[in-house]
Amino acid sequence: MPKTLEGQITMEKTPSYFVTREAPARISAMSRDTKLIVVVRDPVTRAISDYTQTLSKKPDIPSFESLTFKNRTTGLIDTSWSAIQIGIYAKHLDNWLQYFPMDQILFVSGERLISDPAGELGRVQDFLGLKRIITDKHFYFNQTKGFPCLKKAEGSSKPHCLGKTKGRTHPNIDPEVVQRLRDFYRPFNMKFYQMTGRFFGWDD
Ligand SMILES: Nc1ncnc2c1ncn2[C@@H]1O[C@H](COP(=O)(O)OS(=O)(=O)O)[C@@H](OP(=O)(O)O)[C@H]1O
Repeated sequence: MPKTLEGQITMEKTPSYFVTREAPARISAMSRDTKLIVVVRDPVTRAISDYTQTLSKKPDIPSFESLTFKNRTTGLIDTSWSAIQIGIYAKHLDNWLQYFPMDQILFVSGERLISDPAGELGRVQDFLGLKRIITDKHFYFNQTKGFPCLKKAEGSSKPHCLGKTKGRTHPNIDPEVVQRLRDFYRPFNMKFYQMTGRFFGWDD
């Protein structure tokens, strides 16, 4: 990491750190004051999104339904499949809390980032001790993309949406499998809400 001067914030983005066992110890050894930001979304949608991303690169992989189960008849879920494993947020957070206090970790709601990007980014700016510079007036909803986009990209006067790899259409998944996954994640989600003090509203 480069040296951070007075008045600067150095940022680094590696989504896999949240689920990497050694990451908290190593980051803490570098700087115990590091602030951590994690974007989380409904783990079921996250798993389907993860699968959609892999499918776009490897169209021959087995179906989502078959990868979900160790044994479909017994309904035993394959928790070693990374698409499933990553969504057990409470477990990953436990690992981080061995090294960082909760007030140094901000969980951003992936759902709110879409429905209220300025509100969610307001929380990020507060967490980082920044003035709330980014507000509602920076966003518009792009009907074609189906997502909020920036009215002006950095250093440009043109609007900017995220690229084609963000906001892909997900395949239809057997509703019974989705329900089984909802049941699987519910206790982990409840624990995660308790740990973070925020209700993310993923459970029916
Ligand atoms: N404004 C805006 N525009 C487009 N997409 C948005 C936006 N805000 C959040 N999202 C959601 O971001 C999801 C992709 O982010 P990822 O975390 O998968 O990206 S990364 O590949 O890990 O960097 C992507 O997931 P999918 O819908 O499954 O593609 C989006 O739902």
